[in-house]
Amino acid sequence: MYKTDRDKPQEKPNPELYFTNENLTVLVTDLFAAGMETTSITLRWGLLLMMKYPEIQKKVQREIEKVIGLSEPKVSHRKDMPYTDAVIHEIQRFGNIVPNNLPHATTQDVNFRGFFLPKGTHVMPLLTSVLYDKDHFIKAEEFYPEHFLDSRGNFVRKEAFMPFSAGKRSCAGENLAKMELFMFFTRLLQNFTIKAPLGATLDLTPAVGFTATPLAHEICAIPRV
Ligand code: HEM
Repeated sequence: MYKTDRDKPQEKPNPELYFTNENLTVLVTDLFAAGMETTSITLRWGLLLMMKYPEIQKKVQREIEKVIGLSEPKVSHRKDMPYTDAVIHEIQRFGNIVPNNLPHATTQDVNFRGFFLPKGTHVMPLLTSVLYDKDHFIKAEEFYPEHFLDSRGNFVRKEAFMPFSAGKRSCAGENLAKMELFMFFTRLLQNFTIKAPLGATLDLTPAVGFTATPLAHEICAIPRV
């Protein structure tokens, strides 16, 4: 055994291996691209939807007052906040920010439900098809947090909730993203009420692009304390 890390034999630089400057640069770029825009777009949807539906915002704020009070939100609060949890899930479902997912390809010949897909076939597993599936979400076209609540107000998981995709190549940052969304969303609504400027129209149509971002909106953040 080695006394310190420095005593361990050091790996010799070898461009054939993964530890190259180029790979490091691509990895960091990936983390920024995959990890920052996605979370901030989701929060932007959250703010827009809270402006659009002030009665839902009020219910989230009441739950924050009851469970978190004035202290700092913690991940552990989430399990006691079914309504807020449902609202955040519904923001992700309705926002549908990566509607076409990332492109995949079959690594071997596949028979899928009677269709033959030769090795190398491009596959686009569209996330819209599950997030807006009326068999799973009764008011799929509307913002309806009750999609994730039972009749007694308990949080309900839905197998069709797949904003992070599914399978081996699903989002590597899912847990981090969920944590970030909960912390930012609750902290913002704990301290501010989000309102639209007088006379503003709140259009929920997404902008055209690879990711579905909300259109630009002005926001009034009214301090609560
Ligand atoms: C609301 C936030 C986020 C959403 C909706 C989201 C969604 C997605 C989706 C749909 C994919 C494609 C999965 C597939 O190819 O089937 C993906 C991949 C990925 N995401 Fe996220 N993501 C989010 C946040 C993050 C964060 C915070 C990080 C890291 C800091 C991250 C890192 C990645 C990486 C590394 C991949 C590629 C995984 C692979 O190809 O194996 N994502 N994400």
